[in-house]
Amino acid sequence: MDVRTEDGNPRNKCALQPGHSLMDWIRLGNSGKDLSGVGGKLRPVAPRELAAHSTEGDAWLAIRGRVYNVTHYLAYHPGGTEELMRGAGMDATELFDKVHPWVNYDSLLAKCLVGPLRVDRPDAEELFGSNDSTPRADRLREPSKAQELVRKSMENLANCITPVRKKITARSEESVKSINASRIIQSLVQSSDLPVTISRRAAASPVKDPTDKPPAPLRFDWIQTSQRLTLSVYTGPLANPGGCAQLCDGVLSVDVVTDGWLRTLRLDPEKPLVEPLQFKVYAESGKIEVTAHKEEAGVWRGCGEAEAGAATRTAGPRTLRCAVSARARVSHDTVLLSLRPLAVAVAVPLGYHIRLHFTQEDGSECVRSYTPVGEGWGGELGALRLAVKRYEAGALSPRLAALEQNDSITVSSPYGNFQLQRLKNARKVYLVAAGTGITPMLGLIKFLLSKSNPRCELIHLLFFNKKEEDILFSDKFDEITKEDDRFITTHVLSEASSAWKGLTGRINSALISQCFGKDSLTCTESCGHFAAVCGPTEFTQTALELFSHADMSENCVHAFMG
Ligand code: HEM
Repeated sequence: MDVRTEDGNPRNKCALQPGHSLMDWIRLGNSGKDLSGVGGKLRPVAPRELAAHSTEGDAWLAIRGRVYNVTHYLAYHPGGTEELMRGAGMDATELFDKVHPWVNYDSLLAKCLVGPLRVDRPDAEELFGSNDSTPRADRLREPSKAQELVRKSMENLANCITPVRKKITARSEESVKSINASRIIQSLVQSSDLPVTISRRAAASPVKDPTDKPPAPLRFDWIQTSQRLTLSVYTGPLANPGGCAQLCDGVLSVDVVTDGWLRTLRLDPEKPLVEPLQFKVYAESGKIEVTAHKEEAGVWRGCGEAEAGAATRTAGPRTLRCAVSARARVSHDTVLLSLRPLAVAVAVPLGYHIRLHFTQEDGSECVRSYTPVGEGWGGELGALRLAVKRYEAGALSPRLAALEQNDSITVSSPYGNFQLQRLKNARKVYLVAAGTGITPMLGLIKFLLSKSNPRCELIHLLFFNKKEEDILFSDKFDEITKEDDRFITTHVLSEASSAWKGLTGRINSALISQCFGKDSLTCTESCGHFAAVCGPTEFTQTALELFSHADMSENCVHAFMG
């Protein structure tokens, strides 16, 4: 469906009244007017109190655990009052994420913050929540026409980013691209930590439609030792599942998400189980192993009573608290943080990212995306391991990089649109990354070179950085190159020292041809090619265009948004 209007606007933005532009809103925020209505004194808000503020004259909503008074913002909201009111009086995170996850609400509404939303520990449904039948869920489940349009236009945006196959000649295509880019930048006003990169990630992730046919309830079996019980849950080859497990009132609950569908398995165990839990995914087979400890050692006759629920569609990602369990240096400006969710075991699908939420001194919330690096790159097993680069002027990264063991932080459940199935026939893999854009590649490299995946013949990583000391995980790459001759790394530096003997410069077609071979990228029906790109937006776009000029098929290329 083409959602472009006659003026070429593919989106559903409302005409704002004069004096209600973004600049006017920023001006109002700086005028000293009390936009929060609580005099800037933050206080926790109970859901019931939030629900009482649901009229145009008094509208509050919550996003990612923060309650904002949006009464004054209504007239400035580019999507219109009516749309914004759909989120009034409730936790509007899901709705917000469905429409425009790239919008930097935390900056825009910084002066409207009332306080944290008072919630209990998230349960499994909150983490990977399914739709229920409450009126609130109905509001979320049935997107308005406007939301449908926005969703479609976000797909356009994702298409703009991912497959820049042909030379863009049609005017309309050009306008879609420029409109979206300028919107993204506009909506990121006041954001300083890698803004465009992150908005790209956010914009591209949650728009994928779940497949229409619900998958069958989860199949599982179990094994035991005298100390532990392990459930093996099967999702199918390359299903790329994510999920979490937790013990609630003695019941072991396993939530599994694949392709936008949530399936839950609940086990009332024969005898009590205790934490810690482990949640391990085998990417090739799609098998998940959830391990819990027996409270009392011994051999059980059975595992207990299990119930596998029917599949429901997933709601938007939620948040959970994690504690820093380890930190290690990766380079002069990057640390590897291992984060352990409290009382829950979590797995992030390959190629997906999570968001870190950090409350700033003024009470506003800063959100940044990171792709966990997966196993084999350092950090603590079973934890979410994030390579955090410190940007001196960044709003969040200096504080993240300074986190110490046992500090806690809020993390979202995963976002992403990477389909592991795309690697099914991949024999020759070309990875192009810049800086911290290496992180989504790491999981792919391990997966492609794993023993369970004999198909891959070649992985060539072309890794762009400024200086030699900026290259992340370079020792690990050296190790892999020594162990496995299918893996080649070529480093390219833009600010190399005189001692550097490798390639220099920025991404360009000569470098791509020199490294990957002049004609080797041309795709045929059975080429077995796969290319992935990750880096700042311009870098990603250039790489995609170069692949396109080299006649790579769009089906063989994936851009990680960030
Ligand atoms: C939660 C309920 C909300 C709904 C249903 C909603 C809906 C919409 C819609 C339909 C649009 C038009 C999209 C387009 O075509 O550009 C829009 C745009 C926009 N909304 Fe919201 N909105 C919500 C909350 C918010 C909040 C809390 C903010 C925070 C500041 C916000 C900021 C914006 C901005 C900046 C745009 C322009 C986006 C762009 O140009 O990329 N919205 N919204």
